[in-house]
Amino acid sequence: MDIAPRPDAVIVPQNLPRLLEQLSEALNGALAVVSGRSLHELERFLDGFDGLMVGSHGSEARGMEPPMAETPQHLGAVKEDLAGFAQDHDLIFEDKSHGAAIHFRSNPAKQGKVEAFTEELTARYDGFTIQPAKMAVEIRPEGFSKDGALAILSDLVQFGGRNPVYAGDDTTDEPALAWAEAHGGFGIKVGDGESVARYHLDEPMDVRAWLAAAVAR
Ligand SMILES: O=P(O)(O)OC[C@H]1O[C@H](O[C@H]2O[C@H](CO)[C@@H](O)[C@H](O)[C@H]2O)[C@H](O)[C@@H](O)[C@@H]1O
Repeated sequence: MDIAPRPDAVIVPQNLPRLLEQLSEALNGALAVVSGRSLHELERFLDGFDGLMVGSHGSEARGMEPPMAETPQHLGAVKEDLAGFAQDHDLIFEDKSHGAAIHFRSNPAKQGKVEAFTEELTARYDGFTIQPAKMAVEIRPEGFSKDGALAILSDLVQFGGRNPVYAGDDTTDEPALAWAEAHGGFGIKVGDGESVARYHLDEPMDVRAWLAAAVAR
């Protein structure tokens, strides 16, 4: 999906869920949407796609055992502190299932303050770590990640004997792109920026075109 000014303003292309569903069927289920977003949001955005989904940077999942079984301890306190900080600094607070994010796209000058505050918050509450993102800083549970999710997915029967292919546009995708490259497959970096991925596509629409071509084959 294309970047939007704020997390709740993304526009999901109408044909995307159907496209993912068709590709998943063609691959006998060996396709997963892996995202930093909360699982319930992914399900809302991609209504019509019934396949595997991993949300919250690898801690939530649909169609496989959820990596994190219980709500993280101190989650309420972490969210409350982050929401208060966002309000005081006129920034966007994103409430997530297993964490939260502060977005400074509307005011990039606040980046340093956000980073300092989130550092302090993760030092105060055990079990959380910082996840830098595009014009945002997220706090997520420690011990879960997109590359960790790929390792779990690769043990599922439908992925047996296949080479991993991962596409992503965010800094949060780099460990997963590296994982695909290191495990016999390859990564596709979408958009600008340094990446460990071997391949590159300019825009999310290029990824959708590539997926559509794979379905049509
Ligand atoms: O793993 P992803 O699916 O790439 O999600 C990563 C984060 O994406 C969202 O934030 C980003 O997109 C917003 C909407 O385009 C944009 O306003 C923001 O600046 C970006 O950082 C989402 O809000 C996060 O929860 C995801 O972790």
